[in-house]
Amino acid sequence: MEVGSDSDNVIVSTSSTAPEIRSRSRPSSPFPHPFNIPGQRPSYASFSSVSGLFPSVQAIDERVIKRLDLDLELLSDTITTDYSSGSGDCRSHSNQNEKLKTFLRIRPPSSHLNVDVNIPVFANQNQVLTIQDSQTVLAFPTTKNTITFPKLEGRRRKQIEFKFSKVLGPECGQSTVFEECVTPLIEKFLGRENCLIFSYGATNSGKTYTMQGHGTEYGIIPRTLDTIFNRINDRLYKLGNIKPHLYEAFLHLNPREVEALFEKRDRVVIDANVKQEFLESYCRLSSSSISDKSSNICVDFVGTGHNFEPSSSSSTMYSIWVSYAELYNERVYDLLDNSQLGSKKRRKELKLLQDRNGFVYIKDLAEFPVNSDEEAYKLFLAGRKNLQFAATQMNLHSSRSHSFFTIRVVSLGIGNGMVPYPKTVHRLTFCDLAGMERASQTENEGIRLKESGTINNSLTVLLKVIRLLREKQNGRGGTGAGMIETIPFRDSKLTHIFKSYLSSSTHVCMVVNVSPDPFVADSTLQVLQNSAIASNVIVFKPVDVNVRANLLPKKLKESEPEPPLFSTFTEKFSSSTSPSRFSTTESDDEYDYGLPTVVAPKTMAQKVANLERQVASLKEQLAASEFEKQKIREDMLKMIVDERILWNKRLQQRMLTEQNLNRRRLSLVKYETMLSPATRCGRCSPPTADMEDIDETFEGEEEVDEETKNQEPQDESDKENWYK
Ligand SMILES: Nc1ncnc2c1ncn2[C@@H]1O[C@H](COP(=O)(O)OP(=O)(O)OP(=O)(O)O)[C@@H](O)[C@H]1O
Repeated sequence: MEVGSDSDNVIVSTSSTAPEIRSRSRPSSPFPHPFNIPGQRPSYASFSSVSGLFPSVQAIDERVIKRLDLDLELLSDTITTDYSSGSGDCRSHSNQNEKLKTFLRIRPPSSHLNVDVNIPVFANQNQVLTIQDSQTVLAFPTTKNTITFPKLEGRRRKQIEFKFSKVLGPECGQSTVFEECVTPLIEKFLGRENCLIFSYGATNSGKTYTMQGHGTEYGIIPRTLDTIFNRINDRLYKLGNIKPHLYEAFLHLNPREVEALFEKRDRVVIDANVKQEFLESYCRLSSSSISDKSSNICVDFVGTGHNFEPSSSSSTMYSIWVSYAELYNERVYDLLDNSQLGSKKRRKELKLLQDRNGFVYIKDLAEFPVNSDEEAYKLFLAGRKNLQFAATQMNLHSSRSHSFFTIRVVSLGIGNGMVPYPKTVHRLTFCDLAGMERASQTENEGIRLKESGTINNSLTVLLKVIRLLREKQNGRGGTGAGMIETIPFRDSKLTHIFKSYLSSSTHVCMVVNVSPDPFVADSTLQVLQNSAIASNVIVFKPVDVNVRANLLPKKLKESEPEPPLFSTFTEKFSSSTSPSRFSTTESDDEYDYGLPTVVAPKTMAQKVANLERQVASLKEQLAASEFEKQKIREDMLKMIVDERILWNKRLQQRMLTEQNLNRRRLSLVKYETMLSPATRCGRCSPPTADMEDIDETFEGEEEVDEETKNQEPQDESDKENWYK
């Protein structure tokens, strides 16, 4: 197969042998070479402006050839390595984990497209890419003048082989790309696994075209929406009151909150003023099912053996939510937030936070429930209107930001009482990366140049992360969590967002977009080289959904709505103005969310078990302390009774002593009277007998004491009665 209309301009061919090198004359340019700036890596193919606007071909200089040598050396191991996904040297990890899937999409050459920017057709172009088979592409650097640089002649024959999960040539339309790259992933997503699809490539290579589409050439996002709603069909849960929260937790909204959310959603669409014809054409197409044309799996859940539940089961329903964010100049913005529309205020920048499980999420990102693919598509178009695009020399509609369109599905169990309860939440994220840019090609200045800088920077960090992941996985690092900690995900916001996907149980698919145009040959080679490295990166194998289900609390697994936890929190928060939390636990160590942390479903079982253990131990402590308390009370009572008896005894003794004293006083008085001179006469003798009486009386004190003693209570009950 050959692609290209001009006989001279054969760009892509499926022939297995290298095409002959055609000699050509170098087009002379009246302009100086403006792009080979000293100190910068020169482009293989350089440009100047023919008309002051469009690039044209110039000769390759020696520095380019040196750089080429270096690239070829770097690629030497790539040439012999099988990078196709699912085969090759996945080493010991292949059983447990899977490689990142890489699809190569080669767009038609610019000269054959009715593209926005009028890139000139070159009279003498060499072939850049050759599709060898469905997984292999052969690449070699473009030479514009092999006569001038005969050193390249030999190298031309040494083609560089790259393997991908699938190579999609320029003849592949949007539906084929969707079917090949996305359909298997949708199955996994509906089988309750997290998925990420991202497009990677140089500017103008067709990333946005692949992801979003152009006009009625719908890209993979609209097609996915259509497919998902077709598949879920009558199992859609439309109330929108169970909202995904943080990375994989839930919120339960009260009716007032749900109403406000739907109102806000409709306002976003109205404010965006999306052209009606876009919607109508999508509706027309989706009613005849755009994805049906490309895939024959668009029926209600059929048991494909991949964790799908049998279609007869009605115990699970699905609530679908979408969000749309962009990363522009290292700042995260909500594309579905129109609150600053019309005002001169800056868009609100959003923060990236991390939950207790290390999952990164965008705080305060608006997320809306959608009940049809049209509703979802409207939101997608509304968000797209807020995306940052600008014209560059390479692309009149060039993305200036990385965008993230996320579809989340909350699986809900429906109990006999028809009360839904959330089981799991999963996400499918489409990331349309901005293109790698060379200032020499885009001719950007000022703000555009700054954007290029941040785009290239974040892409470089992404590649660094991917390289490191590969190195560590292939080397001593292993695939454990410890290894993940050493990867510099935080070096850019892009990689920080990607951390959750690359380091956890997520299916990752990379669509590599390249252009066969010779004037971007060096960018193409670089993109291929980077993606070859990426394709050998292992992402953690998704946790089997059954294992995940086993992690849920026992009650949640049953078809009956769970209960205490859910209803308690519903009751507790439903009347409050803030959204109710499904479950709360201690707050995160690292970040302050300002909210009670919500337990991820997979850790909920452990949390419940922990709480139950705590409750049991507290009950034991309580019983022990009750016993202690009773004992102390008895001791105290005994002490009080003893004390009172003693006190009473002393009181009685005192009374008796006083009595005795009185008696003694009386006796003394009596004795004195007898001794007084008035009463004494010679006939009288001293009253001795009375004196003895007095002594006896003193001895009598003891007798009284004995009596008192005999009156004291002998046992405890007597004591109390006695005291009373
Ligand atoms: N496979 C294709 N078939 C037809 N047209 C295509 C294809 N790929 C890209 N195009 C066209 O090429 C132009 C550039 O594509 P696109 O904007 O998708 O590039 P990009 O890689 O997203 O660029 P940037 O990184 O600058 O945003 C668009 O006009 C698009 O319609």
